Amino acid sequence: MSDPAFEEKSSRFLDWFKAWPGATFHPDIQIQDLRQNGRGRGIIALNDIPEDTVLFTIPRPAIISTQTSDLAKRIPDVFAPTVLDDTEGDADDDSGATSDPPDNWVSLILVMIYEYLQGERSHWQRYFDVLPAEFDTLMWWSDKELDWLQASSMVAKIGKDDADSMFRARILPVIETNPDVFYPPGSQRLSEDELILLAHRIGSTIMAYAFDLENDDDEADQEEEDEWMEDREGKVLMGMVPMADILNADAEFNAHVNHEEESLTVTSIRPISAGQEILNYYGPLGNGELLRRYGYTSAHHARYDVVELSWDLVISALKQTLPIDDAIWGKASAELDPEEVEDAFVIDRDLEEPDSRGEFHGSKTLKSLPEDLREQINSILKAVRKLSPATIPDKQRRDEICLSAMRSAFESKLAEYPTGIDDDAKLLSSNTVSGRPGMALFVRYGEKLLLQEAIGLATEKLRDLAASQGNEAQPSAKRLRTK
Ligand SMILES: C[S@@+](CC[C@H](N)C(=O)[O-])C[C@H]1O[C@@H](n2cnc3c(N)ncnc32)[C@H](O)[C@@H]1O
Repeated sequence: MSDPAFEEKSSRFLDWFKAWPGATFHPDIQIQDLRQNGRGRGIIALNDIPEDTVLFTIPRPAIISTQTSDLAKRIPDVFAPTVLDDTEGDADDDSGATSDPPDNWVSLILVMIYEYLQGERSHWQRYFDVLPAEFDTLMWWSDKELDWLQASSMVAKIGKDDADSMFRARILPVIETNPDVFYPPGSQRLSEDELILLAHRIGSTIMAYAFDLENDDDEADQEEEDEWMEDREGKVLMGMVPMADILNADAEFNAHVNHEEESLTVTSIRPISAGQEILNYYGPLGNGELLRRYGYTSAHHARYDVVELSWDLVISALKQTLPIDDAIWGKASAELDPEEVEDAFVIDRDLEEPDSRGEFHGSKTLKSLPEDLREQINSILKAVRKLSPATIPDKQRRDEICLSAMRSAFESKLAEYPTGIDDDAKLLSSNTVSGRPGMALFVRYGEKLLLQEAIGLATEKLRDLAASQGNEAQPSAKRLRTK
């Protein structure tokens, strides 16, 4: 059933979009209400569309960023790079209060709050009309809803308190010291609580909708600089890109956003049939991360699922596998370089990304155990061997302890989830759990499947190791011949 208010907003937004000089919107696509499928708005092909078709064009002035909003011009001091004298060199303190210019994230939150508060004075009012006011990202879940995630590491990654502190340190002071800039004449000023809530809403919108805006120079930079990502962290220009952010996304997709000098264009990367949704790509994210950042899950993303394993859990597993005096474990741990020791390890399938047509090929199963985990276990086992040589007589035994401990750590992690894989599979297929609990169930099930694969792989490797040991005990035919 169509919702006239929803349709009206979409249609006003489309008219507003097309009025930007240089904007295009292909006649064979349409913004549609996909809320019944839990997908909000999306863009659907009305007719068959060939590969390499420009679906729409977003002129750069239509993008909201520090470059297009008036805000940076109205309070230039806030956005200007600071020149620190020697005494100010370590200006940051624990409260997060700092005189540094805002990073890309804080800048875009300020710009979005400013444009939002301008109401009809903003060029982007029609765009704000179609942005969501409610979110399913983890930040907005109740404790009861989060319980559905069970032992998933996602629960610890939400960072609501950190976001609160950041808003209080970097966003509120700018608004409070420039009320005449942020609030148009005659408008109601917001209380601190209202501002924090607005900052959370805008922050969640940016997390799920904003784009990193590339320049033409970026490709060259990317080739020249090895540490490109690191160098640009917090610095790359972020922007809200109307229309490109109406596209939903999946791990298998059919459209690509190209960043050109004057505009961004969205093109089909393979033929799209009438009735199909135009889909963008958010990257090889597991469902936990997809839920945290974007508030949804997808069967295609399950292949990128991730489980985090703490080093403490691995140490407990090692102690069970090699029951020696605790003091030896303590001394061996102390031998490890604290700078090098990882507190947590990631299990993932390390798969190739989709091809240039947005399609995925190849196997989706776990092929190897985490190499960094193996190295750290081996480092501590080498330290144990120095202290107590008889416990680990040779490399074969060390490999065996390493694999057994890994397997036992995977089992312990699996046991941290209060329900088993079979229980979850049954619940999923019963289709009785929907909404946020349903998405959490899908995330935790995916994590358990990955752990089960990891346990299977460790078992297989232990079997291979035992077989190779057996072979060594009996000289092979080849060895006999060559003697
Ligand atoms: C960039 S917006 C896409 C437009 C959005 N559907 C809307 O109505 O505004 C990203 C948000 O769309 C939703 N979304 C994107 N892809 C989805 C998918 N494959 N399934 C369900 N929801 C999706 C999520 O809520 C996500 O946070």
